[in-house]
Amino acid sequence: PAPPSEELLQKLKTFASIPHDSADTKTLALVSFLYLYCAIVGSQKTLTPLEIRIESKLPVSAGLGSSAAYSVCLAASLLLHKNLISASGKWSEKDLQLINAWAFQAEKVIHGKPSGIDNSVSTYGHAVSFTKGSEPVILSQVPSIRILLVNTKVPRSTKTLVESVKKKYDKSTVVMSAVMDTMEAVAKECLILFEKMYKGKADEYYKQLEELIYINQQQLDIIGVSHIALEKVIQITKANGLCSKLTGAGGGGCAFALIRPDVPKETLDCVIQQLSLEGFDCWETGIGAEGVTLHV
Ligand SMILES: Nc1ncnc2c1ncn2[C@@H]1O[C@H](COP(=O)(O)OP(=O)(O)O)[C@@H](O)[C@H]1O
Ligand SMILES: C[C@@](O)(CCOP(=O)(O)O)CC(=O)O
Repeated sequence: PAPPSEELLQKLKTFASIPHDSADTKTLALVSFLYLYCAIVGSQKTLTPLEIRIESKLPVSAGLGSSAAYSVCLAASLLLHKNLISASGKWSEKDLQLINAWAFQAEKVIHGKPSGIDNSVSTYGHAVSFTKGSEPVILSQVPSIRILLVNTKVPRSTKTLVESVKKKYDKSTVVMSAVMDTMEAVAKECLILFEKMYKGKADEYYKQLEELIYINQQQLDIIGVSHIALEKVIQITKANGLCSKLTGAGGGGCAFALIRPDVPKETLDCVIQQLSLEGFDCWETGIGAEGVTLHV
């Protein structure tokens, strides 16, 4: 898939009456739809009318990758409409690659310079080991881990946060790149742990996983993407013996806490109650869900 040209994007913004310099991701979502529609459906220079309805239960702009979920679903629906991927919904590796590649282009319209991690996870599901510029590696053997997601409801912009990290990196490149190397080390260690947990006695490894979560939160704080509300979540969970960290771009939005198998229900209820009193939303979930799916 070709990236959208600046000229096309400006034309689409004019068509939708959107200011050309708009940085509002809500309106950019419309531009990203129009772009996919023109590029996928209008490839024969004719645009057939379409009615598309999108419903989402994901909180938007909270660090849970709702824009990627949106982009992936749009790309898959339009490709399906044009018979460019299997109509059965049993999608081959090639089909998924096509969905992912179009979704990445749509993400670029919304976010500028996304890495591509979020659309890859939304497309392939499970867990993904991701290095920018390389094909994502899908980890289908992921241990079933319970987590508590906490939405601080503090609004934030992925684009602004990513830009702020880049600024910090450009200003203190030596220090920042050393911090980023340690972040990579944590991610690699986590992959090894996941493998061990999947294959063996998972319970043995929870403490090590907590240690990595703790370290990663400190690293994210150093690069400037934590927030006082996220710190509050970390404080409350820690006081109850649970370990948590921010998720997504940070700066607000969501954090998650690991729910070890030995955590009593009463402790979890108590944590949820304390977090709710702060005005945060909590819900339990797991990791390694399915990727894009066709329901007929
Ligand atoms: N259901 C949806 N309908 C339209 N746009 C959506 C939908 N879900 C997400 N988006 C787009 O994604 C943006 C949120 O992305 P972002 O701020 O990166 O947060 P996150 O992706 O973590 O939820 C929205 O402003 C909008 O552009
Ligand atoms: C921070 C980042 O890794 C993902 C951000 O996710 P979210 O928009 O906060 O869900 C940015 C990226 O990889 O493009």
